[in-house]
Amino acid sequence: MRIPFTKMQGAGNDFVVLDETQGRLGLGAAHYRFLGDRHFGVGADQILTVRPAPSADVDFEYVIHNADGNEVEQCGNGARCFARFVHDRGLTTKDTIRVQTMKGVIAPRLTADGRVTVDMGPPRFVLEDIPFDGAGLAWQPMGSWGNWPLVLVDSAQVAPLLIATVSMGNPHAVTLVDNVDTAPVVAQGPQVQASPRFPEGVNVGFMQVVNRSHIRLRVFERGVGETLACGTGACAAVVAGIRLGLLDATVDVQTHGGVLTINWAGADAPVFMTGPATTVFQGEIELPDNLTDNP
Ligand SMILES: N[C@@H](CCC[C@H](N)C(=O)O)C(=O)O
Repeated sequence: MRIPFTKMQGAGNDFVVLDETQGRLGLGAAHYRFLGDRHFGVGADQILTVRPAPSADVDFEYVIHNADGNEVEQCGNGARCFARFVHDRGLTTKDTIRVQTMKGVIAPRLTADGRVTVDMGPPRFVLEDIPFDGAGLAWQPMGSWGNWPLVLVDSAQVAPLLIATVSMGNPHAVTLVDNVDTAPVVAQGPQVQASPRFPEGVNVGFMQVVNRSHIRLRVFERGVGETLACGTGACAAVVAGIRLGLLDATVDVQTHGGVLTINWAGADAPVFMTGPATTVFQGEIELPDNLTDNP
């Protein structure tokens, strides 16, 4: 089967975008893995699928698969690319687009400067919502919030890693580091992910606070590995930093792939994320017949 696709990126977090507004392509996990494969497929961190609105109060549905083929709840950089995609293809003339995701409705808005601002909804801290099992851990207060001392799986380190846990629809753990350039992202990211305290896995953010309105961030993503940027990771890190008393309401997040601006007024307010969304190229790809969902 031959299918059309669009390759996009937002702050270097890259996507294969598929249009299912006229009908389902009938893809499974193996197809998504193939499309995300940088050697045999197109190559992407996530595969985004655009579908018709499932109800009258939204404009579209947007489905996200990680490069490992698993469907996930939310993707911030993808939301900006989704908005650019439906607008540039003439699928809508609206500047603000309401879209159904697995974990609720979000609303990207195309701005006059060419960037996209997304209302990502409010962050969630209830442990069952993340989900995170904190049973038996001595929560360590800091600012108006606190950190969990997480014992890393397969780690030689003596002291537990202090993490803040946040859900942006998808699960995030954020830890403070002195310098993201030397932070053990690739070593500790998988160790945090291996913790049975995250039954649905977790995205792991390493945050360096430069000042109250500027952080540097690297994220080891669930189902992918380290990416050049993670939109929900940027939201989670800023929310964590604000609650820990380290950051103001508006923060520029420097990632390896670009800058995202995050704003959060606190409590039940939604998190707003602003950043770029770019089409890289379009094409068609032949999907091999022998792909199996049981590799
Ligand atoms: N890159 C994304 C997040 C994609 C999903 C994530 N890997 C997960 O498994 O939750 C973003 O920009 O938010």
